[in-house]
Amino acid sequence: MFNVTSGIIWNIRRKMFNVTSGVGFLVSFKYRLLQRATKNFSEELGKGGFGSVFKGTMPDSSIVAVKRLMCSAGEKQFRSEVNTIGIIQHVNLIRLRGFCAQGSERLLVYEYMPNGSLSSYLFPRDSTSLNWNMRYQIALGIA
Ligand SMILES: Nc1ncnc2c1ncn2[C@@H]1O[C@H](COP(=O)(O)OP(=O)(O)OP(=O)(O)O)[C@@H](O)[C@H]1O
Repeated sequence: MFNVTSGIIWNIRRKMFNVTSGVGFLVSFKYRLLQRATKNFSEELGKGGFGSVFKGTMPDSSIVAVKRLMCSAGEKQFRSEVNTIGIIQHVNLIRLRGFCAQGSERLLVYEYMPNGSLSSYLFPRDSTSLNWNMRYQIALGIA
């Protein structure tokens, strides 16, 4: 999601919104709050190219997915994801609720997706697989 989707959305955003920055409506979370919400990053949901994602429960009881970026992701990559994903709201895109940039920590807070990643459905370990009609519908949704 980080790589490909961000790139695509970045292009769409530049064309449609013609803005270059802006995180105004996203919440800037304190690191301590996210540390508490994730029980010190104890429940890992998965790993991506830029870091691990942890399940968390916010003070309002909502469940979130907190992506903790590895330092190597860099400030530029971080700003890019915050700016691009943060500005677009669509039923087929995971909503970015906010971020944390405190000291050397870079975290992104997304709404939690209880059904896991699309790849686990496209490439299942067991024999259950999506039929072609469902795959077609998903491809249309992505497009
Ligand atoms: N919002 C979410 N809700 C629930 N699980 C999530 C959420 N975001 C990520 N995950 C889990 O964490 C894993 C890693 O996600 P992440 O976005 O970091 O990487 P990716 O999209 O798989 O790959 P890449 O970082 O290379 O783009 C996902 O495969 C998924 O299992």
